[in-house]
Amino acid sequence: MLRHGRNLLLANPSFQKWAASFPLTRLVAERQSNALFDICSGFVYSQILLACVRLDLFTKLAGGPRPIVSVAEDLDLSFDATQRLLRAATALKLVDHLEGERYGLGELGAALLANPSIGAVVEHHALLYADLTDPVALLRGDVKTELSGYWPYANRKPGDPAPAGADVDEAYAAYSELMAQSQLDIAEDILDAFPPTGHRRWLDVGGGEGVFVSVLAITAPEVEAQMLDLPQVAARARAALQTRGMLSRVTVHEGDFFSDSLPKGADVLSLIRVLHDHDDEAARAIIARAHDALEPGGTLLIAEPMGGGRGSDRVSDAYFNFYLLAMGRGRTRSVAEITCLLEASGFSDVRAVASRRPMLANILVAQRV
Ligand SMILES: CC(C)=CCC/C(C)=C/CC/C(C)=C/C=C/C(C)=C/C=C/C=C(C)/C=C/C=C(C)/C=C/C=C(C)/C=C/CC(C)(C)O
Ligand SMILES: C[S@@+](CC[C@H](N)C(=O)[O-])C[C@H]1O[C@@H](n2cnc3c(N)ncnc32)[C@H](O)[C@@H]1O
Repeated sequence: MLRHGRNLLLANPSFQKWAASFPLTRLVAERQSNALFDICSGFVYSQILLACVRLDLFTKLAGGPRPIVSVAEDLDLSFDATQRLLRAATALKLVDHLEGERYGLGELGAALLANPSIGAVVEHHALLYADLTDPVALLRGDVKTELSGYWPYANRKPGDPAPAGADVDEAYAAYSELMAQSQLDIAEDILDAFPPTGHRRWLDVGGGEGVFVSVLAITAPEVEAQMLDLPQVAARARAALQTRGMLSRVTVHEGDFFSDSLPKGADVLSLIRVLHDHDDEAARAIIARAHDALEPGGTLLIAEPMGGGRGSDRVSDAYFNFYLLAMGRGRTRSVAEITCLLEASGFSDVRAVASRRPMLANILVAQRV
């Protein structure tokens, strides 16, 4: 309440003016101004990043510092446009401005080069930003969004069959490829946080193109690695596993967790970036299927961005929550909200497991009594 009272006081223009007249409080005012400016400019920053990604600027700077003229030729941009982009990218630490008007890779540009999945998501964001053009209309459900077409299962109503046919096959391919590109780090973090050793059979439900089960099969060859996904995605998983030479080490099931029972016999069942795609009623149905499929004493592992806590995490409560709003289905949930869903389905001993990079996925495990 104290914080709330302070904020009400800060909303008073006269108090703001008086407060900013002291050196110490002027520092606070400066910090708040910068934070507010970053929120106002977020879209500008993301489009500067998109320009860098589309122009493949980071690759062009990876060979060492270059003068503007040489970069301009390479980007097929005027000197002025190139200088403008390089200065903006330097301010965002994507690029480094070195002596003698030369530019090199910045620390964040380097991180993006080292993690190609980020570039794929940056390109993907064009759909999200189009959907967010009128955020109030979106919040009112008055927008037919691009993302609802990108994720074909997002339009399903309870009881509907999964979308099928040539017109949605492209969508299945696009999203499962996008997910596969960003799954490797999450898979490693999950298996680091919840070592598979000692378990017998692990079923990854909504396993996409099988990146997680591939890492599982390599990390713990003694554990039977299985996955399930919709037929269109399961077929892509088999092809990807075949290409990786892993198909003989993984069992791929085709199924629909809304209409089919899940394969039984697993002592670990994972839902990785699955539950938050669905509203509460559907999430309960998925959790109930998991409970039926697991052996008594088995473990359900849920990995996805979680928020809603007092810290109200920007990644989950702002980014992913609005992403899922634009998708047309699902929402991020707090640990407490997911715990309620799990305990209502007969799971117990729900506990958070610390992951190395909680930014992309928080992890909860629960026991099937
Ligand atoms: C002296 C030297 C050399 C160094 C000293 C300093 C030092 C050690 C620095 C460390 C350098 C380092 C290791 C940096 C690492 C940086 C990394 C790993 C950065 C990673 C960034 C990842 C990002 C920005 C990921 C973004 C992911 C997004 C936006 C994911 C979107 C996911 C979507 C849309 C999923 C949709 C699925 C649905 C529908 C929600 O279910
Ligand atoms: C956001 S993706 C996550 C994929 C993967 N677990 C990962 O983390 O990259 C959600 C997955 O759930 C699958 N899925 C959606 N609805 C499904 C259903 N009714 N039955 C089975 N899988 C489904 C999708 O095909 C997709 O692979």
